[in-house]
Amino acid sequence: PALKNGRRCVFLANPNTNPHNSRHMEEEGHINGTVQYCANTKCCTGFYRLMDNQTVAELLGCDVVKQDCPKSTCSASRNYHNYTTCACSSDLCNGNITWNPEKENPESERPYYTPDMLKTVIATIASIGVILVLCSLVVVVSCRHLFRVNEVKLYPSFPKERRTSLCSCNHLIYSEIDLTSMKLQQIVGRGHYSSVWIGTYRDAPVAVKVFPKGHMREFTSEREVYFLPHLAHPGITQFLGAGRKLDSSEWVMLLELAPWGSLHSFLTKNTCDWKSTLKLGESLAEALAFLHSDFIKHGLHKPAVAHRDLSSSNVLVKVDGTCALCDFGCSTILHTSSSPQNWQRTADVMKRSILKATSLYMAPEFLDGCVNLSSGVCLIQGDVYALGLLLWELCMRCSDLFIGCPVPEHKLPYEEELGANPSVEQLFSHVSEKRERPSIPKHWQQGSVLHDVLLDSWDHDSEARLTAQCAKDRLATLRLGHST
Ligand SMILES: Nc1ncnc2c1ncn2[C@@H]1O[C@H](COP(=O)(O)OP(=O)(O)OP(=O)(O)O)[C@@H](O)[C@H]1O
Repeated sequence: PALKNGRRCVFLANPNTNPHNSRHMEEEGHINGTVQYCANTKCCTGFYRLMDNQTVAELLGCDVVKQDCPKSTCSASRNYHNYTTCACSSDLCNGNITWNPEKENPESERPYYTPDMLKTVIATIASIGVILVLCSLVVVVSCRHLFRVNEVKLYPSFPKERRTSLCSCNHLIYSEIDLTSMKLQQIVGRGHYSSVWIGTYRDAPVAVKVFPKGHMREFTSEREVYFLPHLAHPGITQFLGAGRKLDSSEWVMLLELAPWGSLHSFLTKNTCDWKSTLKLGESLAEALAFLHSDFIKHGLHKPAVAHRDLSSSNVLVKVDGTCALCDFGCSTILHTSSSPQNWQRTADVMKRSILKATSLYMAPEFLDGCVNLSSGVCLIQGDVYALGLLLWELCMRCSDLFIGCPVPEHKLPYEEELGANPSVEQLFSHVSEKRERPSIPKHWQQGSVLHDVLLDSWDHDSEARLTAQCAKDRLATLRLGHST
């Protein structure tokens, strides 16, 4: 029922609008033609798409979010990824919006909000996020039209692939979550760009990755990976949401908590029997194979992603004894594009970020700079080299592979030969020039599946390396037997 003398708002739901959103708005009051009689609010709202700096109404009606709307007319100045929104407090005020775009304004100039404004901003961003989903649906429909065939590919082929990056990779949902019910308890990791805490969100345990001011770029690139379609996989750390801390300009990412922490700290404290080692190794290879996969499902494109910073600190151990990948801050989404210009841009970004990756796990072709950046395949092959080192690290802590002799302390790859912190020059000489690899204990049968998986993953010839899927399949053949 409408409030007596209640607010009347213009109602409009553009056909592109997500039915879910328009349904929510319809529930806010009785609709008669283009007028809605609000049942719960004195505020009208409007979501407008920005096209060539003109506003086009997408969804108008009574406000769904409970907020104050001090202005009697509908005006807006902020551009939320080509959308803007307003709330106003006079009858039919949402039918016309006054659009005064604010200056292009990066994060640093973000204003401090009063509590009321803050509520509005959070509500608005949440709503805009939902609306962006609508847009992605539109994109998806076009994508479906363009690419009717569902396919799964291990290696993306560049640049002749005709799928464009427009296809679903751009459908980022920038809605922020309300962090008031987040609590930080204990710091568990400090990386180059962030600190990671154990905490709670709405009383549930979570990992909280806090990016200090100045590391917005790392936050954004990592979030971009998590937002890719179909990324939900047991081998990819689950992304639960992101937001900005109210009391500071830090960005925060909430992630599924891996109670065992990183593979590095797990292996430092524990040895494993063969079965558990295999479980960790197989799940790790499977996770990487999934990250590298490129497929379209239900009309949504999951592009291949190269992790590019694999290390035992960026692999987590979950309660069920499997591995999950984390830290996608250096990752490259291998957007397929038919435009050479687009590909060149991607290659430039890649060149810049090669320097950021952890050099210990860097493949020889990256250490000597002789990598062919004309395609993204080299990045995928670089990940497989790192996978080989990680499998070695794992096996070196497997008690069943050291029967009759003590299991060695956990060591990083090349630590034995080059010490704990080798320089890039030392690694270059050892790994690229001398083509050395971590030493495999003599009693591990030469020619065994395990032996071959290691050699074929870290092969000097990047083209000769296994795919992550192939490594996973070979490890799976070991699962039933106890042999290596
Ligand atoms: N979801 C999680 N659950 C438990 N521990 C985690 C989680 N995510 C990260 N960590 C811990 O925090 C550490 C740092 O995390 P992460 O690698 O994501 O941060 P970073 O700042 O990107 O680090 P880097 O220096 O590798 O770029 C990890 O090595 C791990 O020990």
